[in-house]
Amino acid sequence: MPEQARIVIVEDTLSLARVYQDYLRADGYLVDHVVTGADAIDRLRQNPPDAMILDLVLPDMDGRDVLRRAAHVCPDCKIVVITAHGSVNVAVEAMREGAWDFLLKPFTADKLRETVSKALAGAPSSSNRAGLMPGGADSDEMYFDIIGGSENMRDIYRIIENAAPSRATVFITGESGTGKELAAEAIHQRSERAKEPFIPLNCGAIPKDLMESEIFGHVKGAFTGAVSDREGAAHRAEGGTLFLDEICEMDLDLQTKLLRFIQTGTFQKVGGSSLETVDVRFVCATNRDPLEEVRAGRFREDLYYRLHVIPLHMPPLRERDNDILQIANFYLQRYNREEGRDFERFSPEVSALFARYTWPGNIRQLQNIIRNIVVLNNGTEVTLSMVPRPVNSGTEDDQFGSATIEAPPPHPVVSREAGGAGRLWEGDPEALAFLAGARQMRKVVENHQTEKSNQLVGVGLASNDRAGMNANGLSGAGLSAGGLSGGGLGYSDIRPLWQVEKQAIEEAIERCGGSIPRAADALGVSPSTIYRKKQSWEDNGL
Ligand SMILES: Nc1ncnc2c1ncn2[C@@H]1O[C@H](COP(=O)(O)OP(=O)(O)OP(=O)(O)O)[C@@H](O)[C@H]1O
Repeated sequence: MPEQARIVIVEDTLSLARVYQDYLRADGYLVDHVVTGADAIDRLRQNPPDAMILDLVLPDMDGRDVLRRAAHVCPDCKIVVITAHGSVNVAVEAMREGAWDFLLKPFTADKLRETVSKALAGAPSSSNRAGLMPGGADSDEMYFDIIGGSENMRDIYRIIENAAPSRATVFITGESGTGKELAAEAIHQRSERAKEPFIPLNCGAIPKDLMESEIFGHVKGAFTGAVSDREGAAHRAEGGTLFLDEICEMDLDLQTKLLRFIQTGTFQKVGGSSLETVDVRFVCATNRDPLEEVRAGRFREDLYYRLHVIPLHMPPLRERDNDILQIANFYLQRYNREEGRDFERFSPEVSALFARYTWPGNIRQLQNIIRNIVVLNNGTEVTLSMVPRPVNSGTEDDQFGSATIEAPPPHPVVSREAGGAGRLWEGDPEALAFLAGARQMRKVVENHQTEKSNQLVGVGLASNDRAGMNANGLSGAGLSAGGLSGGGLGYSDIRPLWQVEKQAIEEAIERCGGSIPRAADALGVSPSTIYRKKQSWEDNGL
């Protein structure tokens, strides 16, 4: 720690600032206080402190603007952000943008002292990428938000470094959960377009009929429900990057329109008559084999060659040597903080298991496993007994070893229109409502627990003797969706769709011996859909 380290507190509540100041002065630091973001930036520019305690809610700007400026004007200053209790996501975002650590209000004097002292010592913090430099290919541990310094990943960073400044389209392939979206973001961040928007669009998660409007927007009255004009992703990405994820899921008709858009830079809104022109850079991704899709007639060959200018193949996690443990540690610390746990390390046996496991769901699966461990256990060391299935069985057998590029069926098995427990579109109002209101909803759901027990839906609960319908197409997995229609049962029997879906997914995984790829196959969705959903349930405490 530097002698008489200098700390600036950025806090507009004077009483709080005074308390923090007193605590830290008592530890021998030189402590200053400013009230606004503008003052904070001035301080960083003119007389950079060793550390800054930054409240993210400031009278004149978002505290994250200060963070972004700090990254340029004094990258050595350790910034600890303060956020309100419950805004862990905001804190995590701030970490991504360069904060060293965060404090969730209310915190104790000891917590403040400990955090500041660790930051000044450069010690790894909760979610810290100790010694990892964001945004530079010269970092051997991390590149933007991508953790890992394995040879395979260094190759990736080199390609991104060379490709980013150009306008050429990058076509990213790789198994589900290998970080294709992170790579796309890094390309954007490294390009001259970094200050303009990065707009991701998941072509596999949006219903076919809405996809065109999602990309190009629509005019009022273009279709039922189009109550006003709406800009699409193409428009919002003006000057920046449009990331088309799961591009191979795009409908053939729409592929034709996309090709025209890429060739001319112009498009028409759905129902519109005028041509709009935008300047966007395209990055796309798929976890399928795109050439196989071309051969099968599901992906236009001309579009493929138009997009496939710079290929970037993300290696699976099992081919990244030591990165596995580095990434595992990163998420252990992050989830520790979020869940209020004290895990410090993995036991040597767990590290060895992680290193030899095949990780068919890649980093997303690793995240899920670590979250599971942190939520369900306590202690300082993660031991073998805490590791859940299927990782704990140590299986490198065919069950997972053969998971390469996934090929989910071309059509959703159950349509939303049919009212079945089909795919939930993550962008639809229903899904968003459930994510936003999940916690409140849990209470309501609990109240219904006793009533609903007979109308449960899912694998193994054959219940089509009720008024409900069969979830057509899911029957291959033994699923039936009794009680869903609510016919004659009254509204209190209707379960929220998310809950039906969650149970169906969990039971399918259980019946497939813990194999997410197999469960996904049986459910007719891609494994990445399941990993994403698991993540969102966890993020929302469901
Ligand atoms: N190298 C990495 N270091 C840290 N986190 C990572 C890394 N790669 C991926 N992640 C995290 O893993 C999750 C999955 O990554 P991402 O969504 O980019 O994968 P993907 O390949 O696009 O997945 P999908 O094919 O399912 O869309 C994200 O939460 C991401 O932040």
